[in-house]
Amino acid sequence: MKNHEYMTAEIREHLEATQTLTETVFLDKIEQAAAMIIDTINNGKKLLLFGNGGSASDAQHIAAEFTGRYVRERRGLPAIALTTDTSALTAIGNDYGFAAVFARQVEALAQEGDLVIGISTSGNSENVVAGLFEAKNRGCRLIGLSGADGGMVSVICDVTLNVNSKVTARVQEMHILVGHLLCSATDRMFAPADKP
Ligand SMILES: O=C(CO)[C@@H](O)[C@H](O)[C@H](O)[C@H](O)COP(=O)(O)O
Ligand SMILES: [Zn+2]
Repeated sequence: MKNHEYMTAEIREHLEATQTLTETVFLDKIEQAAAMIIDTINNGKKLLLFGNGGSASDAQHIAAEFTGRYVRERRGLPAIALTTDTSALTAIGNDYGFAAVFARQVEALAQEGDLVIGISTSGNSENVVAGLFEAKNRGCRLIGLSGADGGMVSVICDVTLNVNSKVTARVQEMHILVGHLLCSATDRMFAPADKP
């Protein structure tokens, strides 16, 4: 008999977390966030995304769904992850400190009316919080994907999609599901109805 206990426990934890996403309050927030994304793109503005570790991957993954494709055929949509340019990340980190790696790129790239998505499972990573503050100062709108009690991310952002768990892995698993739901809402708006 193999020891499957830890796996079934984690899968159960995942399913419980997923269940909380189906609550009306959460779905309403996803709709609100999706409306902000659609509005931003319709205004000719862009999305900027960032986070650390697994959340950096989420930022890139979600940005790629916009510029490339999620499910439906539609035009490419403007989204940039600020986690991919190792030259910028190392130069800014080395010269100004790691806390500045997103804020400095936001300063350089964000324009008023852009939408910034900050992802942090603790809700408190210094560089994510600093990036969001810089974006707010530049007149961007902010969406937070957070975990635990939402931390500073939930204080700063216009809409925060918070997964109420302290387990980083579970929060990340929910964040990518939320990211896909946002992509799905965007697809429906920008892809002709007669396409799959
Ligand atoms: O993927 C994982 C753990 O599943 C890690 O890489 C994790 O993302 C890193 O520890 C991050 O630095 C955590 O930062 P945050 O989500 O609290 O902002
Ligand atoms: Zn991970």
